[in-house]
Amino acid sequence: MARDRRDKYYWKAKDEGYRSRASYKLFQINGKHNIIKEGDTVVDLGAAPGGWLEVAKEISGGRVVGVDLKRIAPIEGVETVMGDITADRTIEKILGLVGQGGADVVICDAAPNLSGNWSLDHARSIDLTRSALGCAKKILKPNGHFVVKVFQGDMFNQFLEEVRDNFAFTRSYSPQASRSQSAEIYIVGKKFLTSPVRRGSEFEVEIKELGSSGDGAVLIDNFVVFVKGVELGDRVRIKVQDVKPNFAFAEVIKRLE
Ligand SMILES: C[S@@+](CC[C@H](N)C(=O)[O-])C[C@H]1O[C@@H](n2cnc3c(N)ncnc32)[C@H](O)[C@@H]1O
Repeated sequence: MARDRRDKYYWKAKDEGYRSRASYKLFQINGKHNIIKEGDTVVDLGAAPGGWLEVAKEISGGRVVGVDLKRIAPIEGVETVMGDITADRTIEKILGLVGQGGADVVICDAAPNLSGNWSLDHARSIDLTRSALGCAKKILKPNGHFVVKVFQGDMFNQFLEEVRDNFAFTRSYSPQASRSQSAEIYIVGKKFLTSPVRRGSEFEVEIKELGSSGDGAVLIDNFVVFVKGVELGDRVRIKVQDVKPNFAFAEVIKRLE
């Protein structure tokens, strides 16, 4: 191993008995964003050699499943799947382990083989993270949390928006344990949304009720959407701006009649 790879976190992992220096990234992400709590079912995508699995098991003590193309040497209390996270068969295997109820948390530190060509590596990374998001959408419980590693580049913001469309709260975060020269950054999505309305959706509605703050309140498939700047009886076309687990906010884009 090259001398410069043996930094403070490399030695810390050796001293404290973790499989990889990456363990500290998960400790730092969790310390900042409270992703994993005691008892959670956690699925780790791209988990070998298993540093994040050790940390996830330590924090949750619950069911922890690790998935990787490579074999992961056994960790007590952790189940593993050898498979490609982009393949439906792997997702079925994961669901077989976590059950139809799904996972509380999906974490993904997967990285494609790097070529050294910045834009090619960025495109491959976005492809893999998009697969991880697709996998998380199939296995997360409503209100579950998601963490995924991305290599920065021109497609980053678009991917961030895709995560934002599916989670009530989305942030990007660079843990101190990431190497300073690394292009990696983590996207954290909290509270997986399963509501019938999404950011950007448009509806024609009639305002029949006002909420306590005076905003219009309409029900779309039994989901409450608050609309600013309207009065009782207004018929308007609205566009959803922000979705939270139990309600959403929309703005008027056209007055009807
Ligand atoms: C940086 S390592 C993960 C380190 C891990 N978080 C830890 O703490 O030990 C990235 C892993 O992603 C895996 N990976 C890359 N593409 C994958 C894919 N399509 N399916 C499953 N695993 C994949 C690689 O095999 C590699 O083991």
